[in-house]
Amino acid sequence: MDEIQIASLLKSSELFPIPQGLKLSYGTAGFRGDAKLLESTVYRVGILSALRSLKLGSSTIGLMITASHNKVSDNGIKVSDPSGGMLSQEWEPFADQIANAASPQELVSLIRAFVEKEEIKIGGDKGAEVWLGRDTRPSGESLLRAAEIGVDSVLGSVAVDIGILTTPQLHWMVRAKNKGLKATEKDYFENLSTSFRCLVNLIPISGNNKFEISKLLVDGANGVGGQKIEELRASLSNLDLEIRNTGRDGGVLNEGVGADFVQKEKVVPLGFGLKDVGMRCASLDGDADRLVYFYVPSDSTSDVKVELLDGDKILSLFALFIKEQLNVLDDGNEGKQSRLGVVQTAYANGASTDYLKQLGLDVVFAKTGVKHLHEKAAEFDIGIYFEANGHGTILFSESCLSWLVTKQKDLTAIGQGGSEEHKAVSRLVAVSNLINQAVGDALSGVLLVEVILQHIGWSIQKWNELYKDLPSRQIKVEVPDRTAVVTTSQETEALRPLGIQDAINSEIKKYSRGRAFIRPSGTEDVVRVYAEASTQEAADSLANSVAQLVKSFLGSS
Ligand SMILES: CC(=O)N[C@H]1[C@@H](OP(=O)(O)O)O[C@H](CO)[C@@H](O)[C@@H]1O
Ligand SMILES: [Mg+2]
Repeated sequence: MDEIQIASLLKSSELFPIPQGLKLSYGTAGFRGDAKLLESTVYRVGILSALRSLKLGSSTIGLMITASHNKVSDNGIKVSDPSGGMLSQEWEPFADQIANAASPQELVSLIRAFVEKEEIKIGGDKGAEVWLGRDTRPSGESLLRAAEIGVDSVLGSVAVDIGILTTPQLHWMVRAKNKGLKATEKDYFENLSTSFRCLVNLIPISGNNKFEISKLLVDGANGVGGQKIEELRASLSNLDLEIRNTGRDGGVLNEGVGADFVQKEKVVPLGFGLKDVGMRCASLDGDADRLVYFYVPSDSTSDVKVELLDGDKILSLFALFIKEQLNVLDDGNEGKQSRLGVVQTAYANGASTDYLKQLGLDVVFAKTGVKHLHEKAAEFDIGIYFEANGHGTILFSESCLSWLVTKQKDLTAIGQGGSEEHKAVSRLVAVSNLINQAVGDALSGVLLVEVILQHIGWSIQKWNELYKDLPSRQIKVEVPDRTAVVTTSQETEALRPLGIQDAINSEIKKYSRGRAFIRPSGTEDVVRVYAEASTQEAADSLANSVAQLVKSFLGSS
């Protein structure tokens, strides 16, 4: 790094002193915290993203300013790699170091050492390019400026403000840009509506197609997703959407609304109630990378309780549909099946795992956080991953996609364009275009759920009957030091504190179909407890006893 570069970094970093006592970690999903404290962090991540771009031959890197489902006064920042996936985990320690550097001098010396170690060339022919997106949070604009200054302080770099977006839109655009494809927001919407229309046109005409398209009620979490789905609606036919909680009617982002709220509390979001009994409803989270469905049951005695169709149920519906198409292709194909696999986390409901195994699918488990699930799903020809909270997608490997596209062409060439095989292969190609290949995307998720339900002629109630969730309970426990909990790689057993797992096991044994585990959260300062059992009372009681164990082993704060 030359003197001019060092001077540029020192000068800009003086503008963003680190707040006293701030200690951040890149965590499960980037840096998050009170927006007022984050300018220095966001500025520093701007620098990191420019360096990442230079390291990868000036590929475009994405920065998303959002705190997803957290409260409106929070904000955060995460990095998209050129593939549209999450920042490589190898760079997370550097992200942590620079975010926490106490002074401009320390910051610059960390950057200098890293640039040398990684052999990053600053000031070459091509500079870095970073695309910046943000959600609707009021703090987004000034944080975006801080990120721009960070990017600009790496000489020769360009920061491009691509506006207010959902997180998955940003990831999609970055991926498309680096693949040399059309990459504007308009292209994103066109891609969704074209592939949706293609799947609609492939719905069988015979059989159970007396299905009437009923209205879908959408809870937009008062955030960016509600606004974007309104824009998308304009280009869609075959879908009747009523969008509530768009944020335009005075509601507050994520307050009593949104996918995280509905999934964790199992109650209706604001603006929904008994008037909606039996209606199909979907809820997005604050940055629209999560999606859950729900309905108010007809025997509801209170106006708040919902039947929840979470990420596991969405995953099961997708798996069923994809498997059905693959089975058509498999017939007469010497049994050669593309490897279809699903990835879940320890939070997946046990009943969903049983169901997926019964379907004959490969089910593997990953640590919490989509970066871990994505990695595992990419090992399959077609890999479907979902967290129970509704974040997930379907990945098609390059070789599988090219096999599908070739087959589609070959069938057309031999005059089999109208065959069942051709339809099945065309559906799979359309799904690969519709569903976001970079990250979980509530907008593409809604479209795929809706078209599958139309295809098989199911109501939301019928879909819910795929399997019955085992009752479960999640609790957060505040402790003095959550890092005292160390788990196995699958997160289902605690290795530390010593002895706690034996104590948890003795509790689990007391319950029929009991299962429970603890892990430190990567996004909040808590230890999470998850428990499941054959009745709700039993799940609650198991969760409470495990929470007590956590308190007695770690102390309460
Ligand atoms: C139990 C749970 O819902 N955990 C969430 C939560 O992570 P924690 O590390 O559990 O705080 O936030 C992550 C980011 O949104 C999400 O990927 C994950 O599933
Ligand atoms: Mg989110």
